[in-house]
Amino acid sequence: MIKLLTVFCHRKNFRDKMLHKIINLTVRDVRFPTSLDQHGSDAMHTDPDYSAAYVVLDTDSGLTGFGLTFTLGKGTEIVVCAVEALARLVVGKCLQEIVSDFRGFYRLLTSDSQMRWLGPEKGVIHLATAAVLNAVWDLWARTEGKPLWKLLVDMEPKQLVSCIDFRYITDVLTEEEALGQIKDQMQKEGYPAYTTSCAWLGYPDEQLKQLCTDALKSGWTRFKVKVGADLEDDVRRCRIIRQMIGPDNTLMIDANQRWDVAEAISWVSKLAEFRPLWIEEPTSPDDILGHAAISKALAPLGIGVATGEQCQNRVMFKQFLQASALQFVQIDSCRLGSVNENLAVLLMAHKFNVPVCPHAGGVGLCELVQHLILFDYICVSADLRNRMCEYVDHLHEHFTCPVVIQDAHYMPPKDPGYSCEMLESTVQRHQYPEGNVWKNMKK
Ligand SMILES: C[C@H](O)[C@@H](O)[C@@H](O)[C@H](O)C(=O)O
Ligand SMILES: [Mg+2]
Repeated sequence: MIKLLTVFCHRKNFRDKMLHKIINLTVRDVRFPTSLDQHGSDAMHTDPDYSAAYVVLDTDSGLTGFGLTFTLGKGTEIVVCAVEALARLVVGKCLQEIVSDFRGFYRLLTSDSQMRWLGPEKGVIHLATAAVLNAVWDLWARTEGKPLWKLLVDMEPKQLVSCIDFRYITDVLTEEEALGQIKDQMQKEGYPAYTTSCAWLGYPDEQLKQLCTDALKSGWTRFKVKVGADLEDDVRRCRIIRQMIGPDNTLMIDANQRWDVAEAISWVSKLAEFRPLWIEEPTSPDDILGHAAISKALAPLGIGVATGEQCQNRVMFKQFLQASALQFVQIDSCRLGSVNENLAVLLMAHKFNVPVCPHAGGVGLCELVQHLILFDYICVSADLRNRMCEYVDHLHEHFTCPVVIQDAHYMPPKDPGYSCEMLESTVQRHQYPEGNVWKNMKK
């Protein structure tokens, strides 16, 4: 009887919590001057200031949800405006109302009949959608007292797929099929990571060597190098790294969209002696057939094509997969429409038997995407072959629950939520342009 009563009370509490109403949405422009030290630099983005449009959802129960999307500095104010435009669709709703028809809510945000003209489901408005929905997922996970990956893992498959908008992808994946792909829970373990922190394009050779030595000492075995600005430099840098990491460790290269198709093929062929596992973003992120041609040309050299950090939406990913235009899917927690759209991509990648190696780094991307890849491993792929999650060693100290890396593995986060919350002191100092960090800087 007592037990029954406890269960009842627990359920009632839970229901009450789910009924809390979102009463306010605030969004702030938070920027970090990473360009000063060339952190994050690549062949196309030579001076990124890692930044975020940072969303906070207040509820009438006092519980708060945090979300963000990643930007490179200038223009974050435009994303902030877009989030503000979406706010009216969120404020006033209770959590239960949202998650009991999450597909409908996703569509409300992405298909508002006037605002969809700004996308649809791409560009600034989609980044804004990601920030808002990331905050909603964070709120849901906190409400249940679970880290987001656990919320997903524990969810009934039916409920999980009910969060996905299958519109435009039913020709490759239907709801029924998706249901069949979600496996029962498996034992959890740390998820393998690779590092991009050693070889940003703007780092001099000495710094690259030092960082590589340090990383090897800390147990890293997979390394990504930025390429694409100058072939001679690339050859030199790849040679240094390959010599340092030895023949058995893994090397990836990333051109950040620098080349045309033919140029990509010839440039990467000249780097083939360093045996990269993949070339990332060789050309325009919208050129699916171009990626297919590059994939075909590089396959005999044993080099795959990876892309996704600027892939606009699930429809583009669908076509990349259909056209065999990529061999590694790089989902992004802040570019796609949050967990909802990423679930669709994970399931499609599984159907096509293509490994998912998420894009991370930036500010907060490691914190968020670790949840998605854990879910992918436990419930969808159950496979670690050719799978790893990017790791970049910047800005984690600004989060209340930063990622935990042990022996080059992401350890499953334990705190409730989606790990998006930044320290309030950080937000205040870095808020653009009024925070102390920016006030005195000429930018
Ligand atoms: C501007 C950024 O740092 C990018 O260079 C970065 O996201 C990169 O493409 C990566 O794969 O980590
Ligand atoms: Mg990249």
